[in-house]
Amino acid sequence: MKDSSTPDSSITRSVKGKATTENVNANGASQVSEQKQQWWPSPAKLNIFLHILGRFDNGYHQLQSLFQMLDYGDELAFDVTNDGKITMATPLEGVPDEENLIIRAAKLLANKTKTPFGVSISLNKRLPMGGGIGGGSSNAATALVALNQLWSTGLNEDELAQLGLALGADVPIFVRGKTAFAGGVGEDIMPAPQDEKWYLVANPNVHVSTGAVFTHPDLPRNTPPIQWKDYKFEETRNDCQQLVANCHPEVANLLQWLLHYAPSRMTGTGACVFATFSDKTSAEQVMAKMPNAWQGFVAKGVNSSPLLNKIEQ
Ligand SMILES: C[C@](O)(CO)[C@H](O)COP(=O)(O)OP(=O)(O)OC[C@H]1O[C@@H](n2ccc(N)nc2=O)[C@H](O)[C@@H]1O
Ligand SMILES: Nc1ncnc2c1ncn2[C@@H]1O[C@H](COP(=O)(O)OP(=O)(O)OP(=O)(O)O)[C@@H](O)[C@H]1O
Repeated sequence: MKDSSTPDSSITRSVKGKATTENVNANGASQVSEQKQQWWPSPAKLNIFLHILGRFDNGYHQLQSLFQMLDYGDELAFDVTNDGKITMATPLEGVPDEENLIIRAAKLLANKTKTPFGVSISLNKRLPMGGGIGGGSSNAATALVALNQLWSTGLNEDELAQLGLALGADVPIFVRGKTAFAGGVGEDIMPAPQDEKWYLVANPNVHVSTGAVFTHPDLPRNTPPIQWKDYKFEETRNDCQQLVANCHPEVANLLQWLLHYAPSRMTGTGACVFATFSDKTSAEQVMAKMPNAWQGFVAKGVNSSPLLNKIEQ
């Protein structure tokens, strides 16, 4: 697998190797410097299990989940400007800029902090959209965390997580960047380091709408709460899996195929499915056998996300 700090060669060609980047110093003054384009990681997550305990009055569901951070994902680069404009240098196909969670995150931070700066943002998209692996939410979190540093807007982690929650239930967990148990709508987070495992994440090429799953009348919503200390994978499940597999036979077929090789389960509201291995080679061997109709990637489960590692460097 490629180092997450290095862009794909196709992307390297589409952005300049050297970029003029605005650096903001501690006084809020700015200086323009020639520096190598910096890529910020925007990792994927897996919901190792996903229990639905009930529904809040606002329609959102009360969840319990183990969010596993992966060492694989998208990448974003930021060219800070003086003009206050927030733009995508690489628009995302099918997503108008004003709906792109990256732009929405940057605008939210700019409005909250009244920064005079702007930014032009490049995205190297690797994660399938609507896959249940958190691509859009992770992109939003990376934009918040990176711009808070590049604009010197000085928000702390709690403030960034709170801001992110307005963009999506999964944004806070990516801001915090730790493999964690989560409750509430997904924002009540308790870091929970796990043994290192390797995952084959496979995409059956169907798009599952998170909203449609959560509004479906057949979704089970009454799983009793578990104590985190009692967590065992075999005693948990993804409460959305049966419903999604019934509505999307491709998800059911993929799961059935993967289960021949390793413990496997759907992540989030689908459509991606993950299979769990103790080593990278075994995961890659199964990926090599996978029918061509399905795509996938192999990633390591990490306790600190690549974004958190970059911030803490
Ligand atoms: C199911 C998960 O994928 C687990 O990681 C997430 O909690 C979904 O997080 P997300 O994509 O960031 O979700 P949002 O963008 O906030 O919400 C999408 C839709 O999912 C539903 N939704 C989401 C999260 C939640 N706890 N309860 C819900 O009912 C809501 O109907 C909402 O309209
Ligand atoms: N930067 C972005 N990247 C991906 N999707 C985005 C982005 N901005 C907006 N979206 C919209 O969000 C939808 C869901 O995409 P996303 O990849 O986050 O789904 P997901 O993996 O199912 O997320 P989750 O696991 O958080 O439910 C997309 O279909 C797209 O319309």
